[in-house]
Amino acid sequence: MLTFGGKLLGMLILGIAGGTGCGKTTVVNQIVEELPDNEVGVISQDSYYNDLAHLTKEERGQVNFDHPNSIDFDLLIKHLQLLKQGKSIEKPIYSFVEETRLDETILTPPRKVMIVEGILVLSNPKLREMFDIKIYVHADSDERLIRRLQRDIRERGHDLEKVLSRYQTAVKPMHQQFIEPSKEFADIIIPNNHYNTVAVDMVRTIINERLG
Ligand SMILES: Nc1ncnc2c1ncn2[C@@H]1O[C@H](COP(=O)(O)OP(=O)(O)O)[C@@H](O)[C@H]1O
Ligand SMILES: Nc1ccn([C@@H]2O[C@H](COP(=O)(O)O)[C@@H](O)[C@H]2O)c(=O)n1
Repeated sequence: MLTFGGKLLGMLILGIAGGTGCGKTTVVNQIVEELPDNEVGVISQDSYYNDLAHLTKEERGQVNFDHPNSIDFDLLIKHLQLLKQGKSIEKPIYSFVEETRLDETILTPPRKVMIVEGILVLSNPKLREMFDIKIYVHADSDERLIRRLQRDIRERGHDLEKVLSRYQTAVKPMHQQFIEPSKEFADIIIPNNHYNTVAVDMVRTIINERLG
């Protein structure tokens, strides 16, 4: 019987965590870009932000989006379980501009390898247990803040003042309380102050071995 890290071989699930702006999405895109589309799937924790359609835009602006309670982990875990059983899921779509879920979903089929990425994916014990390989991407906090500022203004419809005030009131304290401590659960820590092609190649090699 084939095993990986002591577990029976089925779907290989990688969990990739790290503070905002550390480069998780970039690392995942780099890993996936040279792998066959139909063998590897990606799920972002961001897709599972709680549905806040019942709140006004102003009320949504007050939510702490860095606290574990802002994420529908039950749905994320249920979806991962369904994928493991070979079933497709209706993955939610999150809008950073509207700060809530959209009405549409994306039909997402199971793949031999699934990558789950997000700031808090190693902090939830039940989700963490589902991962065969746990990865933490590290970048220094000043580097992350600079990247976050540039990205949020360019892509997420936020202005300078909003990004900085959220950083002080929610992002930094939640990082210290929940995200940084989850590093201890990682099997692999990727230093990412600079683009780390060696680490990306190593993870891709592990996945390729699994894909045969
Ligand atoms: N190693 C790196 N060096 C410089 N910029 C990076 C690096 N990795 C990612 N970035 C940039 O930083 C921003 C945040 O990266 P992203 O992958 O979205 O981070 P995360 O998903 O962890 O929040 C993006 O604009 C991305 O292009
Ligand atoms: N409406 C929202 C929801 C979340 N955020 C921030 O996103 C960060 C997590 O995503 P990354 O891609 O950066 O890992 C998190 O720090 C939230 O503060 C937001 O700005 N607006």
